[in-house]
Amino acid sequence: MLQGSEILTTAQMRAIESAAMASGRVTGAALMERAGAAVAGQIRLRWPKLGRAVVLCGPGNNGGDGYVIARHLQRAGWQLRVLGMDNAPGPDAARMKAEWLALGSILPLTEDNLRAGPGADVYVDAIFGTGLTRAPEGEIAAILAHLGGSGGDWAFFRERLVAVDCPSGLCLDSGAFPGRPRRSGDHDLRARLTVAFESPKPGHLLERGPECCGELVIADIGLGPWRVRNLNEDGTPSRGIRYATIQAIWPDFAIADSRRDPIMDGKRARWLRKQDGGDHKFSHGHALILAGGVARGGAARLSARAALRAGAGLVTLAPPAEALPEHAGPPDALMRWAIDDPAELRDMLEDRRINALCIGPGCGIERAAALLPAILATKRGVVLDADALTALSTDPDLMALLHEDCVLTPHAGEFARVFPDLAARLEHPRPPELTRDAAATDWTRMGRHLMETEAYHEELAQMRGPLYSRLDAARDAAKRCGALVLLKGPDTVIAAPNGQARIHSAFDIPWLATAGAGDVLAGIIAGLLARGLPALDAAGTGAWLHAQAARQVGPGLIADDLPEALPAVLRGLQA
Ligand SMILES: NC(=O)C1=CN([C@@H]2O[C@H](COP(=O)(O)OP(=O)(O)OC[C@H]3O[C@@H](n4cnc5c(N)ncnc54)[C@H](O)[C@@H]3O)[C@@H](O)[C@H]2O)[C@@H](O)CC1
Ligand SMILES: [K+]
Repeated sequence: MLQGSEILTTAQMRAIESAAMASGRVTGAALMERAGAAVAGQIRLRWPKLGRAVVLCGPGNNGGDGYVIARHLQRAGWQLRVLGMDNAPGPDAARMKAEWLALGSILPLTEDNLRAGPGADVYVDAIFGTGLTRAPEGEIAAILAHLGGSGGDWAFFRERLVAVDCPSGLCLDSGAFPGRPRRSGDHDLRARLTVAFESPKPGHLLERGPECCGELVIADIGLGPWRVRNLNEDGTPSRGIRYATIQAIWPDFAIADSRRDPIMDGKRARWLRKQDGGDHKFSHGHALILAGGVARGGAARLSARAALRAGAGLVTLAPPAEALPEHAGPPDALMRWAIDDPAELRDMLEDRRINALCIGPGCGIERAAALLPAILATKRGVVLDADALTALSTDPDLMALLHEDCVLTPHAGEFARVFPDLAARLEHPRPPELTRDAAATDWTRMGRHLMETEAYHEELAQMRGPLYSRLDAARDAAKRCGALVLLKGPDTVIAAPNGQARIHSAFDIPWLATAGAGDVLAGIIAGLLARGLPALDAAGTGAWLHAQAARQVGPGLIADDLPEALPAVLRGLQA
């Protein structure tokens, strides 16, 4: 099952497989046998009665897995129809194909053959996996469209489709389908079950991935000894393996782990519940939340309330003097202090106990632009959201002041304002952008050296799938601006300037898309920064707490409910 919560890119997966094979301790055929057996086992678990299966095998090793699955199901007593390609695949897949041919026949992989014959209980999609390099065309595109419901039988296949590694055509580095509009879901292949190997890949967690993969099961095929441990005990990247340090915070759709946050271990839970550490209010930090002018205070008040609920020892809300009266209501735990200009802010920041800030929600762009230089100069932890991001987008001098304790929390629109070129790469994917052609890469060499030299890690880091991903975009943004970037969405991506990244996949709570939810997230993160969490942890834990609060409340949620739901979330943590 899941090894920790690490995600592997497709390039890392290939390098690890190659390292395993180069060691001489395991063969590619043995790995393929394990992979196919794992999928067949999952099918038999879910369809315990003997049935009819159609297995669709592509030209590469994903197809090789398909032949293994067919053999296992046939031996178990299932009736099989196998559709495959008339190509000469690599040696492992060729061997599996030959072994199948000793048991049964292979029909050409055509849409006509898919439509012909009796309906089956299970359709196994073993056409493309991690080796996809471009959009499918011709006959295969027609088959995939058919399975995706172009013939009107969407629900039929949705119930019966089992994907090997991924629904074919999905780019496992981005979660998008090359050749299809990024936001359209028409006729995308949707599996009931996806069985992937060793670790989730980014594409299982991003964009279309979660919806199209259905239930995701991660099968262990025994590559553990060749995996490079990504993080040291203290959470720092080991051996500078930058592209490797991707962590899933919580893939909700995976059965492997239910709703446990892998980074939420007992120690973190105790800390969040204040069962460890100091008991004085100042030992939990002091967060300053900048608010905007008259009639604009609600957003910052939401942030302030969230920072208090996240456990900051003290929280001060700072609007301009003229807006102070409108903040007279509860919560009484909140302190208020008028700040009109940068000089007053500088005076206030003389108090070193103020150790985290939040600026942006309801702040007003001009006010944010005026106050940001004083804030950034102190090098304290700060969350920049909403208007602060817009201010940033218009002033390169402000961008130059960002540092690694800054947390930028843009949604897609704000991201496009601050990093227009990176957003454009996401919006208008060009033809395949492999920085290196996977087919031309010497994976054996990469694998052999994987654990030995840093140069290869750098090489791996340069390798990307056929499409630019939200993970790539957040990482490039963080590297460029030297700050932590949390790109919001149901697939929130969190990236640090040093390449560490986390994906928080939460497609199960669509009701979290509501006015003010982002203000609450900014406040939670500011509260956690005040309590002393480093930026990456504050953002990761903050995203998780925010989502858990939304689950706690359920549909009908308004943003005001979120801070109020945090005590129940904290109470439920297993300390
Ligand atoms: N020995 C191994 O490396 C293992 C691989 N495994 C399986 O192998 C898969 C990866 O195998 P491969 O690297 O062979 O890749 P795939 O089997 O995903 O497909 C790659 C093949 O399809 C071609 N191709 C890619 N995009 C295409 C397109 N749009 N139209 C037409 N042809 C296209 C490629 O040129 C290549 O021949 C994994 O997803 C997994 O299912 C598992 O068996 C575990 C062990
Ligand atoms: K597949």
